[in-house]
Amino acid sequence: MTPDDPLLQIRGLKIGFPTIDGLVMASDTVDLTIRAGETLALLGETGSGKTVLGMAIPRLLQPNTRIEGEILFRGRDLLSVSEREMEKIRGKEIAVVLQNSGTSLNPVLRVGDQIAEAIMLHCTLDRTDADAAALHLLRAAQISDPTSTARAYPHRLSGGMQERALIALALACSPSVLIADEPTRGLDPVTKREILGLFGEINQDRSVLFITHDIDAAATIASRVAVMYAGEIVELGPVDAVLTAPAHPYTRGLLASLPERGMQPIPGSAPSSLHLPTGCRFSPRCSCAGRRCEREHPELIEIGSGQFARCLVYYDRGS
Ligand SMILES: Nc1ncnc2c1ncn2[C@@H]1O[C@H](COP(=O)(O)OP(=O)(O)OP(=O)(O)O)[C@@H](O)[C@H]1O
Ligand code: NI
Repeated sequence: MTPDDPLLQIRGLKIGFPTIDGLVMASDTVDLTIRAGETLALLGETGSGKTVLGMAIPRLLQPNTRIEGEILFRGRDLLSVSEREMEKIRGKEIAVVLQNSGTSLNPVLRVGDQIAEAIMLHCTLDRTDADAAALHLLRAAQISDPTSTARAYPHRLSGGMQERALIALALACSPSVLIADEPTRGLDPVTKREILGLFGEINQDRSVLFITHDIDAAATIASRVAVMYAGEIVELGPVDAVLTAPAHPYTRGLLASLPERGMQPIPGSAPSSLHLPTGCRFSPRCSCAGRRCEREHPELIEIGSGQFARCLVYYDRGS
């Protein structure tokens, strides 16, 4: 695999949850490629579908979820492999750092034992080697005293240390893809910077899908950014292009809501997937929306080199 090869290709992904009110579509026809060795940040407001998309990749969604489309990992569709095959891929090839880290470590197992057990589950190492590998991973996760951390129970660790331990756990079998869901949420600025630094190193030999609300974090570590709104990707492109010259009014709104850029919130709120506006899903909140936006649903189209936007404004350009 060379750096630009598509390691993971998501095609036409639709994810629906049956509820008493109807089918909640958390992901609607998402196309997204994660290249070998890149960090792709997935941005968007609460409820836009980031976590659901991330969890669909290693097939961690509840069994009654309706999923359509393809998730090609090294060319193989993960949605059609058997659960047994998937168990070999999960953790070993595609690992996850879940949202709400504090609850993700097993409270009754010492940190080192959890990591060693994860290693033994997938790799053919005996206990002594797995213990040594666990220590190595804790050190790689920049834990200052790996030996005593390995012996500690999770509740003894600070939030930042728990996050590092989880990252070490996720890296137990050197996966080629790491999906990290809000790994810096709730951390103080210094710890956040350290964890972001850690991601900078992690990504040297693997791809990272970095799910976050935090635009600064995305700017620090990602090479590309995808922005989700109401289950769709509305903008995608190189981090510099998207964050300095955002093409979609929603991305512009997200940036304008940052404290350093004037803290102008986007008016209104995101629609429920059960009551989506016809036409462009962002149109009721968009200051640029015209009549056509209320009727016509835009596709994601390329508007500059590698930059894509789902907005009718770009439709007539060049045609
Ligand atoms: N098990 C479920 N059953 C029904 N609806 C669900 C389920 N899980 C998620 N959803 C819905 O899917 C949508 C996307 O949720 P998701 O958790 O992916 O959002 P998110 O972008 O990760 O938000 P946040 O930034 O708050 O973490 C939401 O509308 C949510 O209510
Ligand atoms: Ni989430």
